[in-house]
Amino acid sequence: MKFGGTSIADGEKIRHVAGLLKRFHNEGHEVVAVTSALGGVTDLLLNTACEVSQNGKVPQVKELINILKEKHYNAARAAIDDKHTADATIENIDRRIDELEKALIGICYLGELTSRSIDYISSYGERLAVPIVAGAVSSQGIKSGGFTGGDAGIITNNEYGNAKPIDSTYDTVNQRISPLLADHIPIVTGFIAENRDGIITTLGRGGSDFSASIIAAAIDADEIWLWKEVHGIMTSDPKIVPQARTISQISYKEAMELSYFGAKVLHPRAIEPAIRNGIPVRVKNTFDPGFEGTLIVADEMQIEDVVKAVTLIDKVALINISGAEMVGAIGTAARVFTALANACVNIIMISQGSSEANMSIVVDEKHLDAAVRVIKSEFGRDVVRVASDKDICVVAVVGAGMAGIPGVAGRVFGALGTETINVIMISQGSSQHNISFVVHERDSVRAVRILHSEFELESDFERHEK
Ligand SMILES: Nc1ncnc2c1ncn2[C@@H]1O[C@H](COP(=O)(O)OP(=O)(O)O)[C@@H](O)[C@H]1O
Ligand SMILES: N[C@@H](CC(=O)OP(=O)(O)O)C(=O)O
Repeated sequence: MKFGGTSIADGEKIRHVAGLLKRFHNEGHEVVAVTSALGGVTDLLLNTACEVSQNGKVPQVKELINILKEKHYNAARAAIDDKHTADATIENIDRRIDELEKALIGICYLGELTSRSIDYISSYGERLAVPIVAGAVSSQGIKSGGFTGGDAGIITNNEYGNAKPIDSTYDTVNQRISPLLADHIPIVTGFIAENRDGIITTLGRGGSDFSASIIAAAIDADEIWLWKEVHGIMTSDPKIVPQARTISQISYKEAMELSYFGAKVLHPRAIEPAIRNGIPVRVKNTFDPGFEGTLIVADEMQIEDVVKAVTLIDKVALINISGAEMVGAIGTAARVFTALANACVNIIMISQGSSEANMSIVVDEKHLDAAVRVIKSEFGRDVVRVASDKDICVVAVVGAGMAGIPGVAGRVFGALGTETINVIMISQGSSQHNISFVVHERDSVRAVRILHSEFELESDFERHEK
């Protein structure tokens, strides 16, 4: 069971989460809990580390330390009834916060922030949260203990910020965690792991879902439950489309497409370990545990809807590479992709017209400068023109049921055309499980709402009202 940052945002919520864990344990289930940082803490750590590496302001570090102390002390006091356990937890928090303070002051003086130090600093969010959750569970009378991802056996490669577990992880986690389950609820930090040298790595933002499914695959769990602040995977982000409805069942492949195309409800890699062992994944609402939520199952068990969801990716940028010399020139695409791969730029979308005079690529906004630089240096300014646009978003409609059904693209672009939304770039893979396209940022929310309504994805209540 994984509880995200919003589910453990403060002491009262942690007490509620501990109560849920106790309930499932008492019903006879063996449970491992994975938790994220208290809501907002990872962003706070990353922003402060970034700022002090540039401005060197030690008082800004002190300010952060005071905020973290107050937040975590309050959470521990509100979540843990037993005084002895609460005091021990606060001592533990103090020790960790002291280490963090020293590391951040080091960054102020060095004026340098490497990807390795970013992982180290951001790991403190989870490392401060886990003792509080473990303390809350113990104080409700169930044996519990906190583990870092590394303690639990999640060992990764050295790709700081986006590390991948090495093959032996699954055996190591099984050896360390399974023996505890008969009478304990182990609480493991999500998001963070270790490399072979014991240096802290992270699995990417939102990576606690991934941690949970790695552990589940390792111990061959019956189910993975991801507890969120929403009622499961919905037909769109409810913050964008208030009428969005819970999808009761969805396939692994669709869930992966959906998270890849921006549905922040699930980490894009979280499904891989589940597929490895065929483990069903449930997405449930922490604050409405009686509601069934979404069940993610093997692809062949999916229910066929033409379109399941509409998603939005923001903070992306479009690069247009054009030039008459590209026509018929063998290897142009390979040169672009190799240059981007060497600069560690992840490509989100690609499109090339059959005239071959133009190629469009969507990348993460933070990779834009590096991407433009390496493409220009690969080709030289005179041969191809490289233009970029940051004010764009990617919108995608996702659903395995659209494969082989004519007219879906017509409905998508017809509906957008009727509402005068200009489509800048289009891409569809041959899996036909999604159609994705680029629009101007100012049109993006409207585009999502129009398509949500076009495919009648709104709640049953709204549907009957229509
Ligand atoms: N298709 C979607 N279905 C449900 N939630 C979505 C979707 N797309 C984006 N979201 C957002 O994802 C968030 C998931 O809940 P949250 O509790 O924040 O998860 P976690 O803490 O595990 O990251 C919600 O805040 C919701 O607005
Ligand atoms: N705390 C990490 C990892 C994580 O998974 O968080 P959440 O479950 O709250 O999305 C982050 O903010 O990226």
